[in-house]
Amino acid sequence: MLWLDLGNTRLKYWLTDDIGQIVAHEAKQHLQAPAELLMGLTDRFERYAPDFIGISSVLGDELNVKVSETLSRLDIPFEFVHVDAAHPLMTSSYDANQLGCDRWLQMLGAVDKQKRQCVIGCGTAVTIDLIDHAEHLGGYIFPSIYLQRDSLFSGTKQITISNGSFDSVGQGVTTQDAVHRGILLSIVGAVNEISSRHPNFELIMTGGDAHIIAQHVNRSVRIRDDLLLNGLSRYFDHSK
Ligand SMILES: Nc1ncnc2c1ncn2[C@@H]1O[C@H](COP(=O)(O)OP(=O)(O)O)[C@@H](O)[C@H]1O
Ligand SMILES: CC(C)(COP(=O)(O)O)[C@@H](O)C(=O)NCCC(=O)O
Ligand SMILES: [K+]
Repeated sequence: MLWLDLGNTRLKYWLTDDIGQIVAHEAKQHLQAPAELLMGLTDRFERYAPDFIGISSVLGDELNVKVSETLSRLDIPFEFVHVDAAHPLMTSSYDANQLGCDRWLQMLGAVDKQKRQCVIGCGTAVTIDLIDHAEHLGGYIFPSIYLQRDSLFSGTKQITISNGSFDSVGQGVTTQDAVHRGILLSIVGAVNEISSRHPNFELIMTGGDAHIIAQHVNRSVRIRDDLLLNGLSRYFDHSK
């Protein structure tokens, strides 16, 4: 089985065997050209010869059409995930026509009907969703730390910070530190606030920036890199 996750920054794929073990995996920045990147991967996918390709995409209809055209050249059946607010594993109060399918799949991959869970996706956007005994209650969307920094850079004259690391939430005494620490605090502070409003919800984090954020949160956070893949596999009801 081949699984594709087309995010706003990176294209990720996983090849799994018949018992669901990952035998190949890669995550690549697509630099706003995901269909072209995918084109360059088709030889490899042909060699892998999966019997099915399951796809999560948040890239929108126009790019999804391009992706379909590229994948159609392979002789392998493929299917895009569609959010189902009445899925047997999890119901949702969110508008299913609007909910990002990566967000939904991450929740589907994490959901446990015995628990209260807060699923935090740390990608191009940071998403925080609440699930109460397999009922999705809704959530929040924030620009990632990098998008926030880009917007300060482009929206101000005196802030010319475009690189540096996000490693502290203490107050800064230079522009560089004030920018990075303020931005990181905006996400960490939101997670702490939501976690204190919902003390009985387990905190689960996933996505490229999960480690950067999790270390400053004042409650224990479970980091799971397998959520989206697990959600894809549950959705297509294979191997798990
Ligand atoms: N401007 C940037 N500079 C460095 N890294 C970035 C920048 N923007 C995004 N990233 C990285 O890209 C990754 C995107 O995470 P990922 O979970 O793959 O998101 P998506 O699913 O939105 O593509 C993150 O690890 C983040 O650190
Ligand atoms: C919120 C997102 C941008 C997150 O995408 P990502 O950071 O994984 O690339 C994506 O799930 C999306 O485009 N959602 C649609 C809006 C919504 O979920 O309400
Ligand atoms: K993501």
